[in-house]
Amino acid sequence: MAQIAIGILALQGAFAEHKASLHRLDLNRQLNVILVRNPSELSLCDALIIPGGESTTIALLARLAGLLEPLKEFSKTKPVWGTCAGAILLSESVVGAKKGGQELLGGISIKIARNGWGSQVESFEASLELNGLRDSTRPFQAFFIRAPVVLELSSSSDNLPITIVARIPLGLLPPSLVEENMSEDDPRTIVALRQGRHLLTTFHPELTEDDRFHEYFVRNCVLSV
Ligand SMILES: NC(=O)CC[C@H](N)C(=O)O
Repeated sequence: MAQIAIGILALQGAFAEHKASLHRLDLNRQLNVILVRNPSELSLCDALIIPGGESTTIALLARLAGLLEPLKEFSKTKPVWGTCAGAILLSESVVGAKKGGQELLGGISIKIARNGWGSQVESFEASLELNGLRDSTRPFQAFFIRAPVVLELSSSSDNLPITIVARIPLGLLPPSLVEENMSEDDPRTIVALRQGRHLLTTFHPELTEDDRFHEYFVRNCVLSV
């Protein structure tokens, strides 16, 4: 099979960890992993991962590198996976942006809250409920680091349907987010979702050695068209 070029936006954040995960996964050497720092590197890619880090900084550095518009164009037609800060950048709208605003690439029709778990929960670990991953009954231990929270999925029929790929059990939500009568399917429990060929995870799958989300992205978003 021909090689597939998967880019990882490498301006700031956890790009080296994503590279290691893709290499671990790529037993058949089908993947050509490209660290993307400029538009010509992006133009070589069939798909892109935007890592966690700091979304405002990544957007600023992307603008300085002349990558902001090319990234917006890229996400209109090619598969993109955003993790944590990357998830913010892929969202259609954000609340809690830094003063001066936050540039977004868009691509996934949700509203997300930056640092939405509240300052008392800077980072934590949780075992997720999975849907559609290989071996979905085996728990996935996820690391959340100043993670964003999904607030709302767009209900417009103009958008592609959204598939929920992982939830955090209601009982593991930080108390600051829990409200009386909150239902199990409240959007705030969604921590991974897919829309068309885009994937969004609010946590950091690249910080574990469990590569099932990388595998999911490659198989379901990049390879199956
Ligand atoms: N771990 C992360 O990527 C944190 C995201 C960060 N809170 C932001 O706003 O970009």
